[in-house]
Amino acid sequence: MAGSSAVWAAHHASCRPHQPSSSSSQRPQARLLPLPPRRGGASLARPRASLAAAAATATATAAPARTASEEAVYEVVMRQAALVEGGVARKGEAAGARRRQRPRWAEEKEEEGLRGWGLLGDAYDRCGEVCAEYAKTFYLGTQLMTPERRKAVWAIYVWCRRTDELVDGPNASYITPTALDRWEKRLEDLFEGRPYDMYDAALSDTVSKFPVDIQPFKDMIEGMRLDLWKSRYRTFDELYLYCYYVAGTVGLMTVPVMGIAPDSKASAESVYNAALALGIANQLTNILRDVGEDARRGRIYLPLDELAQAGLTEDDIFRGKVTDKWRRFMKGQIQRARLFFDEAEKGVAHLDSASRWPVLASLWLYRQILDAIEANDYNNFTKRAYVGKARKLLSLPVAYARAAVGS
Ligand SMILES: CC(C)=CCC/C(C)=C/CC/C(C)=C/CC/C(C)=C/[C@@H]1[C@@H](COP(=O)(O)OP(=O)(O)O)[C@]1(C)CC/C=C(\C)CC/C=C(\C)CCC=C(C)C
Ligand SMILES: [Mn+2]
Repeated sequence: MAGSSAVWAAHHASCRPHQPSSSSSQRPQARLLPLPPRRGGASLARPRASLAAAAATATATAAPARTASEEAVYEVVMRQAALVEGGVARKGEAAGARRRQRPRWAEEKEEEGLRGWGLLGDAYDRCGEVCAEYAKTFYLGTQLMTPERRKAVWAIYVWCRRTDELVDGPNASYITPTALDRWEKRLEDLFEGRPYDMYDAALSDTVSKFPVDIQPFKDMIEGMRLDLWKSRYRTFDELYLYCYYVAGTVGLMTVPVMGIAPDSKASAESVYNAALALGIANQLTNILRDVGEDARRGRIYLPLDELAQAGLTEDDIFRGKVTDKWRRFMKGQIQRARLFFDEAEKGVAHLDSASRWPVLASLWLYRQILDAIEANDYNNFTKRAYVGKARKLLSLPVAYARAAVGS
């Protein structure tokens, strides 16, 4: 992916693996939180049936039980939803302060007046520049959000992009679990008001203003840890957890910033579930688009048990021949990704009105990649499925109109 390499130079220099290892390296296991105490409100109802299992058993009549990964991720969702209980994210208030002191440096900068604010303003502007360079359509989509929210989403975007670049970027081969531990320590520091650089300073300010929890951020780093050692997924349950780590987490990070519509009757939990579903849908789509590219790197992000059931082997993936077996297999995978998109779409109407349309536009754009895979006759080995520029640009006003009607 094209990008401003200067932007990342400092970043990569700061997380090269030359620091002493911390105890948390090499942790292939999920580090998910214990179940929060149930408080009996509507927003803390039991999880609905499993979407993942429903996709796998399309003919089943009874609602399938949640899988182990879904249960584990659900615990995080509940904790995030509990943070916004009491209508905090609905009002879009600066509620992070309730749980976390504003960082001292931000207070000091505030006292310094314009000059201080200029520094923080610069930090956010730089985040906006990175976002504009890496995700143009999405950047456009943020333009109608309130300035506070827009800047906060940029800051989150940049942190996610940098985290992803650690394992996907030009210095990926230097990245070790120790480097990721250092990145996590930096994350903890910025959440405690001790940012390391400008981009961190923007996020540090953001998490002091919105009810954003550190867990989804830590879990995204966990996903990057997985990428360092794991290149096969035995079941969809395993893949689901990976998708949560690297993309579902983004939904949980951004909902508190985008806000839930003040007039929405939906529970916070259901909105977070929809956000999680969008991340999962996006990542599944990414995986289906990139099968050939990943195989050339020795990676298969497809459930091996489902491949076997379809009569396919790892070798079939490496050979990359589009056969009827492959087409049938892909149809099932695409159907499942679409179920997650459908689940996500239901949640969009409950977001704050100004946040709805960029989400809807991005959902439509990503979902169209699935159509493009079909149009390529399921050749995702050598043909890259993409959505053309015209469609991308059109999606913004169309999503805007639709989001306005929805409200
Ligand atoms: C409004 C909006 C869409 C906000 C999201 C902004 C944001 C913080 C994005 C960060 C995305 C990012 C850089 C994630 C890092 C991990 C990663 C790369 C995941 C993959 C993204 C696509 O990246 P790309 O195609 O560039 O892939 P390569 O790295 O080049 O291979 C992902 C597939 C996942 C991104 C996940 C989301 C954008 C989740 C979106 C969910 C929400 C915004 C919640 C919406 C709320 C409801 C209620 C539906
Ligand atoms: Mn990536």
